[in-house]
Amino acid sequence: MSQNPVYLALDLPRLDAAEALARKVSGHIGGIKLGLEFFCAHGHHGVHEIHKIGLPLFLDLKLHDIPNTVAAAMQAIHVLEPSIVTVHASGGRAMMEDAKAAAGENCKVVGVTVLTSLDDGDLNATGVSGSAHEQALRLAELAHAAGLDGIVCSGHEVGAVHDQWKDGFFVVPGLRPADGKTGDQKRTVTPREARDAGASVLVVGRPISRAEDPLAAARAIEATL
Ligand SMILES: O=c1ccn([C@@H]2O[C@H](COP(=O)(O)O)[C@@H](O)[C@H]2O)c(=O)[nH]1
Repeated sequence: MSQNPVYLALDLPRLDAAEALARKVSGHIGGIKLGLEFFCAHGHHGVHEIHKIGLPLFLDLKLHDIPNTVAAAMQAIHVLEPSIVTVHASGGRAMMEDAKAAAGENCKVVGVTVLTSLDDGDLNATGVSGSAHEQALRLAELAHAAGLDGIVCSGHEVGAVHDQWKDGFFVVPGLRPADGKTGDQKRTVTPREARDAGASVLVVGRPISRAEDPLAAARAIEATL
C-alpha cells in the first residue's frame, strides 16, 4: 500500500496536547481522526487548528438522527473540508441517502455498522438478534444500497464485507498491536490483520496516544504494515 492507511484518533481533552501529538507523529500516519470528544470540546475552531498540520481529516461524528437533521448537519461541516465523515448505518436508508447527497465534494461518507466495543451479548441486549458479524454484514448491505462510500466495522468482519462490496471503502477501528491492552474494545485485531483483510483506513488511538513514547509506537505500527 503506497499511502499510509493509519489515521490517528486524536481523543485528547486539551487542544494544545492534541496538536502537539499530531505534529510529533505526523510523518508516520496518513491522516487524523477527530471524534465526538474532540468536536464537543473544541468545535470548528479546533478542527481548523488541526487542519493546519496538513493531513487529511476524518470527522468521526457518527451522525444518527432523522434524515433532514443529518443532512443539515452534513451541510454545516462542509466548511471544515473533511475527507471522511461517519453516520450510523442503523439510522436507516433514507438518512444515509440524504447524508451522502448533502456531503461536501471529495468527502467520503461511511456508515458505522456495529461498534467495535460491542460483542454478540451486548448487541442482543439492545434487541438485535444474531451475531455482531451478521448485523455488520446486514448494515453494510444497507449502506451500499443507500449509496454510501463504505462502512466502519471491526477487523473480524472486513474480509467478508470486502468480498460482497469489492470497491467499498472500509474503515477499521478497534486495532491493537499483538501485545496491546484492549480496554473497552471487544472486537479487536492487529493493524496488519485488518489491512490484510481489506481495510482502507486503520484507526489507531490509545496504542499511540497513551504510549510512553507515541512516536516510537507510531513507527512500530507503520513498520508492521
Ligand atoms: O466501531 C467503532 C467506531 C469508532 N471508533 C472510534 O475509533 C477510535 C478508537 O480508539 P482506540 O483508542 O484505538 O480504541 C475512537 O476514537 C472511537 O471513538 C471505535 O473505536 N469503534
